Amino acid sequence: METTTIEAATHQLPQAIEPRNPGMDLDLDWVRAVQVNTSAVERRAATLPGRRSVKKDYQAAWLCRAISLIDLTTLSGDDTEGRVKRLCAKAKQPVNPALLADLDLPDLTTGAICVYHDMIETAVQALEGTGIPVAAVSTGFPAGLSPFHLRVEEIRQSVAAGASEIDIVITRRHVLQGNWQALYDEMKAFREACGDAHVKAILATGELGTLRNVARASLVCMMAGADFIKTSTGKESVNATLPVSLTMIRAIRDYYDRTGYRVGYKPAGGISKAKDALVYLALMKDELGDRWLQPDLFRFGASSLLGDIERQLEHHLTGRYSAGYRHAMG
Ligand SMILES: O=C[C@H](O)COP(=O)(O)O
Repeated sequence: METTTIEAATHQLPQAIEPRNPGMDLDLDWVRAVQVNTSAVERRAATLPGRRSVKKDYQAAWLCRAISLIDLTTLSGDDTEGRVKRLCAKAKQPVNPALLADLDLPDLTTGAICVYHDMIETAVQALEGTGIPVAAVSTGFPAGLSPFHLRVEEIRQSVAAGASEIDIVITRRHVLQGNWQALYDEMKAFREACGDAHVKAILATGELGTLRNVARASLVCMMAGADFIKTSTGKESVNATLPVSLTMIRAIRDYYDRTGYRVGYKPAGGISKAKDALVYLALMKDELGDRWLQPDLFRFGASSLLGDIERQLEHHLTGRYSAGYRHAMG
């Protein structure tokens, strides 16, 4: 990211939507051959936060990019229509426009908002005409253990209510028992129920035991047609981590090398600091390249990240202005 200017970073906001991942037949040999060198992945992950991969001058630009990649989320048992309307207002105008005046970003919005099924209609109404997608968590989120036909029906109802993105949760048991056919069939049924809506597969990686399970589950979900793979519901005791991210991102790269289809990545749960967001962006850029820094291929699932980004932006931008002011006044 060192050579990226503010203009280059901020003017690469939403572009062409990638064709949806059509999936492929389940290739069990490929799945069983997957190996992950856990200690190598953990060593590499440990070096990431320390790297100063974004120069200070460019941080504001990359923080704006991060905003455009957030699925701004509320997934609480006490969600109300009022809270969802406030969330949508925030998605439409994520930061004080005065802060962005010099950056020429009048249309900066979050990537999407993410809510429970019950709140879809409220969100769709609040976002009407903005083009900001509504993502819904369906399939008995977060455990995904309600009867299968009800999970499929929940997807259909979420799509009918206006969600254009569906975040499904997989049955962790299929992974823990190595029942790849069952996972593939489940994901394929969810994919079909989504129709034209994009589907993100939540692996709940904190409950999958090993990084090899994470890699295998990632591949199987992509083979079954997932448009995104997502780490966590935000409700597990361990949510998005860098080793898990490296593992999933490399599975995405393997799938792309084999099929030519780009699948998106959504780390979610516990990402609440602007500096962590920058680490994730640097990681995506290093491992998959610029194309995966667009909202159709990368999202943060986060409820409180935007607040910290706002604070950091204020710090960077007002700092820059006051330095310029001092310079101008001699
Ligand atoms: O999918 C999104 C997550 O539930 C958000 O988790 P968070 O509240 O820890 O940011």
